[in-house]
Amino acid sequence: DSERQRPKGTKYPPGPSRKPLIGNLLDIPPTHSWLQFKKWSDQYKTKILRLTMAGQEHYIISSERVANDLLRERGAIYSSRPVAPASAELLSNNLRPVLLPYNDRSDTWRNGRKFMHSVANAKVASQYHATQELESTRMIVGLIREPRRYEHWLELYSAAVVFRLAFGKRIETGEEEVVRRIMKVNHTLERVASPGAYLVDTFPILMKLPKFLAPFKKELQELHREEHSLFRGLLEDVRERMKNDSAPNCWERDFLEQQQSLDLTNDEGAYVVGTLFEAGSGTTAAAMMSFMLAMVLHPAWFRMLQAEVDQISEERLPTLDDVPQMPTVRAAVKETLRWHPVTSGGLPHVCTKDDIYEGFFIPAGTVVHPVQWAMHRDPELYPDPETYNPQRWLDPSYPTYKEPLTEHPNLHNYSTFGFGRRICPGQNIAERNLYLLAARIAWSVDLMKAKDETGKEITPPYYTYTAGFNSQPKRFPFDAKVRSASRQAIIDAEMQRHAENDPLK
Ligand code: HEM
Repeated sequence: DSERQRPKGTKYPPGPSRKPLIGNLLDIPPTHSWLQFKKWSDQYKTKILRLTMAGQEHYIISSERVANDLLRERGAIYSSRPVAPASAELLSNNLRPVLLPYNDRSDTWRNGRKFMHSVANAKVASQYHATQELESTRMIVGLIREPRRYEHWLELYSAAVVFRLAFGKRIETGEEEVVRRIMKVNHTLERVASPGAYLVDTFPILMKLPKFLAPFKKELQELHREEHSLFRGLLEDVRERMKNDSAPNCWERDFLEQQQSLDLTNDEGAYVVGTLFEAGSGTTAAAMMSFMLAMVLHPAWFRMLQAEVDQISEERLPTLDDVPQMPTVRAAVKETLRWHPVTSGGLPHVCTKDDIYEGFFIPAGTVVHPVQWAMHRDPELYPDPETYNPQRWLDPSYPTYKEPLTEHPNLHNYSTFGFGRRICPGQNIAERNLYLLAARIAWSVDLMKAKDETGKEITPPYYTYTAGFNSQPKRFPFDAKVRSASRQAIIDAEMQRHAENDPLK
């Protein structure tokens, strides 16, 4: 029926033909859908592509400029999220900030977002450097000891940093009961929120089915009880410790101390902090796995990173104070996120008021997908887009070059963190995690391709990535060796120092 409301002189964006009722539902691949979105955008020569699914409009954006024009410049009407009965309502009981609509009556998202900003803005992010430096030293020690378990070390780092910041607790092995539970909650969310996982997200009318005809309701409500008890447990734990003044500094504590003025209930607060953990851990690890792949595939770039950090000092590990002197490290990280973004499909925004853009009609309720895979392969902005090339951030002849190199390239407001009022509130923490890990890996180890039985080098595939919302390279073989005995000694001494001074010891 939106067809009838279309204002004169406007048109719908182009797109593949639609079947009656279901529209393009069956044309969309169940995994890595962004590859198809990019193909269609090229085929129809459009930066805005139209798909429909069961009567719901979905617009695919494949240009950063368009995404900024709409999602940022017109943020007042492009900042909501899709109706998602399975993930947002049943699983999260309308408490999970990342899935909440923009202006719900209770202001849950707005109040939660204010709090997230207060604990993760650029200024307070500097207070977390000590935590990041401690955990990254541990990561390096692990990587040298067992390079084959690189995924484990990166996941442990990413989880341990936010775990300390959010809950004031240490993670030692990753096998702890509470860590196992929170990781399971992460995986459940990713599974439930994946497009197509629950029919009710495509056909919300199914919510009207009585419980005995809708087994998904019972299943998801049980999953909700588990995550709710976990998130509340973590909050109550800190509340208890505040009573005898033994609570560490952490986001749960910040929340409890400011709860009155934040205007958030206990459940809302527990979910805000829980969400910061779940949004912050897997993404960071996934980005770093792509970085490792980039470095194994492009050893010349890895050597340039090594030269850059060696220039700073061969006598100590690089720190976050060195960031201005590390443009090559920053470029390699930024290029990794361009080449193989973590959220390649982008997080969808919903337009809440009829709109017109460049002659196209965008009816209220349209789901707008800022598809990073396609945006990051726009040849106008990124010449030769399939090539991993950090040079595009370091050489004035490229359109993405910016000066001064003590500041640029950086990840501030980078498309990989989303857009406008919904942009990733953890970007300052994420950015520092990635620079620090990349610099320290380059300083500490040499990376080598693994060899097969016949002694031939194994080159990992360019793009064999996991399915799902966050995508990362499937495990690939490579070897890492500490660069020298003296570097090993420096790393060990640093680890010792951190272990002794750990505020959560
Ligand atoms: C490399 C690491 C990361 C990447 C690539 C990433 C990417 C993103 C993206 C694309 C969005 C959606 C933005 C939009 O809707 O336009 C997002 C949202 C979010 N991110 Fe991140 N993120 C990362 C790390 C983190 C960290 C470390 C935290 C927390 C400490 C975090 C917390 C969040 C939260 C809470 C949201 C939901 C915001 C909302 O809906 O209002 N992220 N992130």
